[in-house]
Amino acid sequence: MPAVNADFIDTDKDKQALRQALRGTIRRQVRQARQALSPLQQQQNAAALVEQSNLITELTTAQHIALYLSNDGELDTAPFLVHLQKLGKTLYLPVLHPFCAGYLLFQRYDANTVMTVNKFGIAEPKPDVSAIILPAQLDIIFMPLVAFDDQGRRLGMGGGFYDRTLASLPQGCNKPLLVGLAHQCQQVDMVPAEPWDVPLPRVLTPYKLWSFR
Ligand SMILES: Nc1nc2c(c(=O)[nH]1)N(C=O)[C@@H](CNc1ccc(C(=O)N[C@@H](CCC(=O)O)C(=O)O)cc1)CN2
Ligand SMILES: Nc1ncnc2c1ncn2[C@@H]1O[C@H](COP(=O)(O)OP(=O)(O)OP(=O)(O)O)[C@@H](O)[C@H]1O
Repeated sequence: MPAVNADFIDTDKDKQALRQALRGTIRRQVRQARQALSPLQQQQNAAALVEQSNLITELTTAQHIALYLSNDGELDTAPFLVHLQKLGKTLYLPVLHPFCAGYLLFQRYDANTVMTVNKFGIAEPKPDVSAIILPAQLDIIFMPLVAFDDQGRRLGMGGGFYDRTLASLPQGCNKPLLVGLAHQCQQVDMVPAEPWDVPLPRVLTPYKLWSFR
């Protein structure tokens, strides 16, 4: 991260602009780092994630679980998805909201789900009203992220999709439990926080379960 002398920055607008610039820099660097992982590292990390997921005690009783399909060097969630299916969990995937720009819907995913590709090139279920679940009805939401820090601050791809969609959830209660998934190389010293950022109580990496607060 570049060293910045913030003493001369005196307006909220300047501070906001500086935070945005830092967030952009972190996003670029960490995305590059995770894209540079070899196929073997990706495969090992994906397998290790399945093992580590046993550390999430809430998983035992959780039934309705949101996951996502990986993209851009993200930790490959495919083996974890199959594992959760074998455990008999009901799975949901994020879908870009067809009418409310910037929001996500969570839609049930099973062997019969018709898939499509969204504008970012990510596979997602074809919108189907009968398969939608409200975020508050989910037991666990496994979330993608670009970077996280030791306070559980999360930096995403920059669309604000998860922050917007989860903004109306009651804070501080553990339902749904939000768990970020990441490679260890996605941990940074500090994510410059914005007021709308939804903090993560947990981050699961292939080698550690982080708990915050
Ligand atoms: N796997 C996965 N699915 C997800 C997310 C995610 O972070 N990971 N999202 C989490 O919110 C939502 C999609 N958010 C995204 C936001 C930006 C870009 C992206 O690639 N942006 C390009 C430029 C944008 C464009 O092409 O129009 C870029 O920055 O290079 C991708 C996904 C929903 N689904
Ligand atoms: N709750 C919200 N209400 C309105 N706008 C929001 C909200 N959350 C985020 N935004 C807007 O979304 C934009 C992107 O936010 P941010 O940089 O935090 O995205 P991100 O966390 O990186 O992305 P994502 O959640 O999609 O992974 C910001 O310009 C912000 O103003």
